Amino acid sequence: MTTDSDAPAWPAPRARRPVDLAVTLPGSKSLMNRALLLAALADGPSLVRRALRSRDSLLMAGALEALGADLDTSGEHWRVAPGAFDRDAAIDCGLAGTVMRFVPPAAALSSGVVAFDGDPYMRSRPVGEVLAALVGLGVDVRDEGRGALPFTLHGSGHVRGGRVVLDASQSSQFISALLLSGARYDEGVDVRHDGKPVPSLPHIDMTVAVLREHGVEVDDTDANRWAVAPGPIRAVDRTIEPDLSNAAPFLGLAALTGGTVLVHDWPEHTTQPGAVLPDLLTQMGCTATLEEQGLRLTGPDGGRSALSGLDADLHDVGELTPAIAALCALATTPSHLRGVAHIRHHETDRIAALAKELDALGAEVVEHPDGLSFSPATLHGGRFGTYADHRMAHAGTLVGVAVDDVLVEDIACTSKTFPDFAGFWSGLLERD
Ligand SMILES: O=C(O)C1=C[C@@H](OP(=O)(O)O)[C@@H](O)[C@H](O)C1
Ligand SMILES: C=C(OP(=O)(O)O)C(=O)O
Repeated sequence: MTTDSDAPAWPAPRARRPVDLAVTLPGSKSLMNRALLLAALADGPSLVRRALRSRDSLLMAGALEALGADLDTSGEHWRVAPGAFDRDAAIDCGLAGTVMRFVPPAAALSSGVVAFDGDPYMRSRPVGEVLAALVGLGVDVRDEGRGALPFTLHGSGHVRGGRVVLDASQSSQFISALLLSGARYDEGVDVRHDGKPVPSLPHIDMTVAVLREHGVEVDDTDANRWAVAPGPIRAVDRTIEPDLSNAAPFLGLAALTGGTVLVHDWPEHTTQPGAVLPDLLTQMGCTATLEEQGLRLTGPDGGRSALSGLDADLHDVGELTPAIAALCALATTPSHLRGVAHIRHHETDRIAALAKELDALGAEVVEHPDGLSFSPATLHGGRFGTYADHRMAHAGTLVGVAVDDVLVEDIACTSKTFPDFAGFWSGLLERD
């Protein structure tokens, strides 16, 4: 699946009255790619139910197959059988952080030569801390000192493992990456973080929880230290939860129109960061209830014209920033989103991109080193650049709900985590 930035921009559908919708969302990218990787490293075959079929999950599947695992991705439930990692391979990371960071520690177990590359922008997303950590754990990594794509791992069929210190202040994925494969290292892995606070901690909790479900022993009792004991990774059949971060535009639709959206299968307990969306949107004037059928979110009476701004530190849940920022740009009182300097290393520099694109549509937005602030403004139509970033596309789509003539560039980039987002979204608004 590719994205085409030269395709005509997509006219984001406007919603002129309160919506009343129920949606079943595709699976979580983060849970899906952890499930696939652990299934490929496990001690037997497993089934990944309600698999997410998106660019990132297909890239992960392709990477694991190239290493030697056997995957059947033809149906709704994907079968994964581990295989010997004994061949040379070329891995395409696309723009998937989870592939570029999570696969190298697994590829280090191979006896082959494994080459990594990805989309042009991926070459500037950071991975050097993971590569340096692998070198410290005994792996032969060749990156010509770049600390970035492209790089090659020359495997010996096993990894010594042991203690390693790294700075994960740019991405929690650096830690998750080492933990996910660590049980298969001779000495396991004992990872310490040294640096400014690690962002997106719920994603590390997700890694630890998933590992424990696979019977892996993880010690996370001390702050900034995670130790994985050596041992087998048990094969587990699992069902992928809906992607709660991708629920953001749908919940935003309720918030902007003063309508109601029910998201089916919202888990009662989850490590997904999107779990905080009901709380954030409640602070903006929405009402949320968790019911048997799912999460029901109702926007304030009057929708956008009654939507309050938000003052929030999104350090733990940075991937929610684009959709929340779009709502803040449209809100009737000021907002300040803080603590997300790390999202400058996401699919694009999201702080700069949001400031530029929302400003171009008339938003009163100020860019800060670690976030954005907004004052109420009247927005107008125009083109909304997305920089190949699915969550920028969600942000533009949300502005288009409330503002005439918003054209979202390269809407196909949403395929990263959501199959046919544009078709799904348009279908909802046509039906309503
Ligand atoms: O482990 C994961 O699945 C993710 C971790 C987070 O990365 P950062 O720690 O780089 O923010 C998150 O933003 C990303 O979308 C998915
Ligand atoms: C940061 C994100 O993705 P990635 O897994 O590529 O880092 C994201 O989906 O918001």
